[in-house]
Amino acid sequence: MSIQTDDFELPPSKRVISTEPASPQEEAIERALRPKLFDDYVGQAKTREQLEIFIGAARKRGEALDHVLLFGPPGLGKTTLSHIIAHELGVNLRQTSGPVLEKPKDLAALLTNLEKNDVLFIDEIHRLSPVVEEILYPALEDYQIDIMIGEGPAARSIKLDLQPFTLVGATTRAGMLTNPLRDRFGIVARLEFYTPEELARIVKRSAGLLNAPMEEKGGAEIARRSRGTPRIANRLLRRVRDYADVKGTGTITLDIANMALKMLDVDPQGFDVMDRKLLEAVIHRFDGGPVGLDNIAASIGEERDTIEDVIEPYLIQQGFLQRTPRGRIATLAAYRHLGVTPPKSAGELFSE
Ligand SMILES: Nc1ncnc2c1ncn2[C@@H]1O[C@H](COP(=O)(O)OP(=O)(O)OP(=O)(O)O)[C@@H](O)[C@H]1O
Ligand SMILES: [Mg+2]
Repeated sequence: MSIQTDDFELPPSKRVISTEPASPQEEAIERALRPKLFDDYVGQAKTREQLEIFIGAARKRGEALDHVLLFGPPGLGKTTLSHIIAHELGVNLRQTSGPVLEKPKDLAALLTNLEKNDVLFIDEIHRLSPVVEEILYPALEDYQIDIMIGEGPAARSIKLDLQPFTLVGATTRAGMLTNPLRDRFGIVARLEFYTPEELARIVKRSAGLLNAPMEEKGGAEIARRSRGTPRIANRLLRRVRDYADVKGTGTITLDIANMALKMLDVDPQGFDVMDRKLLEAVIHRFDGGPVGLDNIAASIGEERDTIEDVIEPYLIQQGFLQRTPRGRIATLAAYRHLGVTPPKSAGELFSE
């Protein structure tokens, strides 16, 4: 039997391992797979332990939890954690994002509608406009906002008291936050890439929820190639399941996983086309580096921000790329991965 490859194809702009949710359907599936309580939340042990203690304490005293800043690459579970925080606190969650809050009154409306100890989740908080951010400071500090009433000469500013609440802010880059905003978070948690073992647990749980029969080794292979990222793990799982349904007996075995991932162009390291393109560019066009981000961006036709937020964190964490003050450098592991003989100078740069 032959299969139509476009059953598996994504729109050209979407990478299989893109960390962004690809479509509204995918978002719906993500919601279904999203753990609701800490009991189902895998990994991030440090962050989780801290949060569990602080949430327990806040609950005991009937107070609002301190404001929480979550940062880390996309798809590692920031939104998931914000939902869990609200759930575990037993309060409502109101959700918005930096770019959506255009005017101070947008934020004021949200804030004044919060009930006691509610959680306000602001995604992409580094993209708040300065005027909106101004409103947030007194709200975070004293649960108060200053709003303007009326217009022209009759306009006056009044102070409104808010209910105590918790802001949970999420960002892919803590460095993009202004200092005054960052200083107002009592709890700052950096999310880390997941280990293959943690991802294997996530894949197993998701396969169960999706009623997809899976052998241990099949799941482990998906986990290993998911770039340390639960969103990618869940996405690859669904693609491999499709493959198993069409090409196999429906069970996700190691063989099926290997064949499906090969077809999806996810290599044994879990790198995809963009990862390899980046490493190839650094090695072939810039002699292994150091090379600046803008040059890499121009060379592979990707946005600078995407490279910095999405592509390179994993390559750096895995030791294939190094970030130095003079630019990015390909490591020996990168040469080896691409099957390229490293120049002598590269050997001097990196002792094994
Ligand atoms: N610790 C975890 N355990 C189990 N599943 C997880 C975990 N973290 C994330 N997931 C799964 O990964 C998916 C993506 O997570 P989430 O949307 O929370 O990521 P995010 O960090 O908010 O990403 P973005 O930066 O793109 O907003 C969720 O649907 C969820 O099912
Ligand atoms: Mg999110």
